Amino acid sequence: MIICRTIADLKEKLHTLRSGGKSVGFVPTMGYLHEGHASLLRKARERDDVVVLSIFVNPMQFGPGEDLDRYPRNEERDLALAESCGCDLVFLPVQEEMYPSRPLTSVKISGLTERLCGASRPGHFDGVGLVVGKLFNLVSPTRAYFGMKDAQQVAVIKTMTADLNFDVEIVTGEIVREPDGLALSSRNVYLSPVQREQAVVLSRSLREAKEMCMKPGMTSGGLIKAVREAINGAQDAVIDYVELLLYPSLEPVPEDQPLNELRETFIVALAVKFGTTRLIDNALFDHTGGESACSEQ
Ligand SMILES: Nc1ncnc2c1ncn2[C@@H]1O[C@H](COP(=O)(O)OP(=O)(O)OP(=O)(O)O)[C@@H](O)[C@H]1O
Ligand SMILES: CC(C)(CO)[C@@H](O)C(=O)[O-]
Ligand code: BAL
Repeated sequence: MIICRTIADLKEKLHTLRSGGKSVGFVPTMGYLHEGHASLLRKARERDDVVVLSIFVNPMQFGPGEDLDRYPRNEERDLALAESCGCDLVFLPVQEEMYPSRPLTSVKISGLTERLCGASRPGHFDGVGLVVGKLFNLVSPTRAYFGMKDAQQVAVIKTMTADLNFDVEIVTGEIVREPDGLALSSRNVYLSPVQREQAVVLSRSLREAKEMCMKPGMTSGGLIKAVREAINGAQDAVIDYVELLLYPSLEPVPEDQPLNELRETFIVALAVKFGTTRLIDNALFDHTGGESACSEQ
């Protein structure tokens, strides 16, 4: 497995690896890899000739007071996991390589970024758009792989890719979970044992939502209320948001909308804080009441 720390080296090595018209599958991450990342790498390995991983904790997507400085890192473990997934090249730039000076260009994806994490983390998706745009230009992947844990990010990146004519196919991977249902996240490492136990409430509330959503008379507002009540049952949970929106447009659904009459795919998305740790999770639903096939493309 090739490790590149500079853009010049990345370009040179990629030029050789992709020669003869090979397809390149690209998995962008912030490192501290887990099975969620591994599942994306394996998916890329199945479909593409060359698999490229990037590990870069992108300062531009962190707001003031967020966890940029303490974001977990373990390069040695990450490289071992990447290699075990059949990754061909890891791009590991330092901050100065990606941002030699403060960029004057911004990538603003409007509409889709006004709710959910875009509302709680102002400027977050501008930073994601900027770095993903830069990485797409540097790697020129045939396909890029993103996890549905960050469902809003998927909607944003798909829109940016179409709007800016990046010649990249966006492939999504389903949410990988711990045996008790907690979505894997690099940030889970911040949780105390008590918080970790309580954090199962995110996925549990979504499972309960799945059972409730097709009950006659269940409305969008009723489902949100039930999910909020379930989360508030965990002593240390502080809700950032619980929202039910159409997916992928992220348009609002009227509170009195009976869900069994809704013919479009919708998402129930959560962000919940335990102390200073903010966790997200979501589930997609279609009108049959099942979890939407969209989550497992
Ligand atoms: N549990 C998961 N299942 C599937 N994909 C995931 C999972 N967790 C992260 N990913 C995906 O991995 C990619 C890189 O994400 P990132 O490095 O931010 O990991 P993370 O665990 O989400 O970190 P964080 O704790 O910052 O949320 C993204 O496309 C993200 O959606
Ligand atoms: C896509 C990404 C690697 C951009 O920094 C990040 O937002 C993430 O890890 O999901
Ligand atoms: N997976 C999203 C990256 C972030 O939280 O900044």
